[in-house]
Amino acid sequence: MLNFESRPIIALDFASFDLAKEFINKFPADEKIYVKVGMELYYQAGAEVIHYLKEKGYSVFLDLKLHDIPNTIRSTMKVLAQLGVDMVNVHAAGGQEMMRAAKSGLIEGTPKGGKVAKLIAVTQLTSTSEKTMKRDQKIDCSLIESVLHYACITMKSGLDGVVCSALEVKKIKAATNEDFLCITPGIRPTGSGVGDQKRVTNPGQARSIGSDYIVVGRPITKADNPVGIYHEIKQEWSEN
Ligand SMILES: O=c1ccn([C@@H]2O[C@H](COP(=O)(O)O)[C@@H](O)[C@H]2O)c(=O)[nH]1
Repeated sequence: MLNFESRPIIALDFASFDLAKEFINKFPADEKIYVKVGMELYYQAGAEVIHYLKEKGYSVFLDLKLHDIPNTIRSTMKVLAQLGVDMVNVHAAGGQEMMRAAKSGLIEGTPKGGKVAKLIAVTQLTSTSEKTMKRDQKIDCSLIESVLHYACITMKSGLDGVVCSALEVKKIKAATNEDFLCITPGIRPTGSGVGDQKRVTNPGQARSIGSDYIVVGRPITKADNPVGIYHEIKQEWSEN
């Protein structure tokens, strides 16, 4: 596994900066976790939350799932590049021109000497089933074909990888290459409720299938003992 990240990415899906801080402060100061900031927290707290997390030495995936016309995406990526996050994303459904614009905006906006963030694209959300994809998106192929199509155009556009379910990783790597990143949410420890997620695996399955990164939100953030659960998930994921 070329790009294996041993830390599960924790989805900080909180309604305020204070709630996110309260959660983070449960972790020991020397534990450098990998966190994901999504729309809920970013729209509430903005760049301040990113600076706070980076100052703590955390790795940060800014999950805004951009999807707009190429010109808007290029200029938005230029702005986001200045935040110094480790990973950002778009929707592959925005198309190849949009994804190329995202990449050039990201490169242009990255401060000189700085590291360009990894840029990935969402294929089909892990909350989407084949049935809902066909009904709501009017896509007339199987879900795996749609995911593979999005993965291939993402690679052609020069991005680093995709967001997908762990269930699709083997086929994506075969259709692209081993180095093409597969970031997989929809992770549920055995026995925990799936909620709105449809294409799920447990951390051990994601590891044996070949995911590079896993993203876990509610099973950790809503747990009575989040730090303990985080370590159980990390162990199942990284020591499998
Ligand atoms: O296809 C996708 C893309 C992004 N997500 C995000 O991951 C987390 C998952 O949270 P859970 O609480 O573990 O379900 C969440 O922030 C989503 O926005 C995804 O689930 N699926």
